[in-house]
Amino acid sequence: MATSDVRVDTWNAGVDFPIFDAKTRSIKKSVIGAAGGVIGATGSNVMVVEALKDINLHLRHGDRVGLVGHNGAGKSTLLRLLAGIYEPTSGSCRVRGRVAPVFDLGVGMDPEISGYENILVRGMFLGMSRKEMLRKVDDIAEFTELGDYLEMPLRTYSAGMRVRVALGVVTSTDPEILILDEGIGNVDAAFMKKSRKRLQELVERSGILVFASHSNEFLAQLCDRALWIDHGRIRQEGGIEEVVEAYEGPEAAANVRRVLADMDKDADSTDGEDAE
Ligand SMILES: Nc1ncnc2c1ncn2[C@@H]1O[C@H](COP(=O)(O)OP(=O)(O)OP(=O)(O)O)[C@@H](O)[C@H]1O
Repeated sequence: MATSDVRVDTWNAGVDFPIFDAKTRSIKKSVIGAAGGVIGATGSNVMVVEALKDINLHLRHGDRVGLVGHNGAGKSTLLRLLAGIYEPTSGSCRVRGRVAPVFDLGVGMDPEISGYENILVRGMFLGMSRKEMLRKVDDIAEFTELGDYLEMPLRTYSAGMRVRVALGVVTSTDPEILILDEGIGNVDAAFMKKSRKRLQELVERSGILVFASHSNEFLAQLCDRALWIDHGRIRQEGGIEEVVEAYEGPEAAANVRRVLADMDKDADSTDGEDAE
């Protein structure tokens, strides 16, 4: 697909979850808590969680958007809507392009088969062919630094070891639209440092990135715009620093500035190395 054709559009999109087995007093009015979406009730007293409401989003090639917001704000629901896992219950959503959804890096991995086999299966789950994955498997194996462990069943791995495999696979794919949900937190600092470059390259290769994270550091590293989702609605849209400041305050914004400045420094020193 031509890069100009890759796009994500939603028009007043909403997602409601009816909850048929909620044990509660009847709810007459909508309830907004500190966490979670808006809870209401239908005419027949079925509870409904309004996870997203009136979402208007128009992303084009090159857009790298981070989602911030409280627990239950609707970030994961929005990612799932864009990935086609959920249909909008109101409004509409159209996505053109090959989507790689990475919600939980570990999802789609089989604990009973080896690390190697999981690399192949997970790559195919993300839209790569078996042949392509066979070509990439050695490079991914080397990246994970798991050595002979890759012959062992995945159930024998620690959480961080599993994330290494998953990160190795996802950063080897070529999605047009990359939909990324946190879950990268489990690896140790040294491996994360090494992964950052691969993740940034992946983001550069993909046409559109939508990334939900509670880590401002990650958002600053991977995205250039942010959306603040609040109780299912887009509350603010803008640069990362500006949105983080509105959502979390000046200290968090200062941290974003520091991360951006460090990235500039790293880029300058790498340019220097390239020139040598
Ligand atoms: N399958 C589901 N069934 C019912 N309610 C759901 C379902 N998935 C999400 N919700 C509700 O939708 C709202 C939004 O949840 P979502 O997982 O999108 O939030 P989030 O912003 O990703 O939160 P977090 O930061 O905690 O991961 C919450 O109130 C949640 O309870």
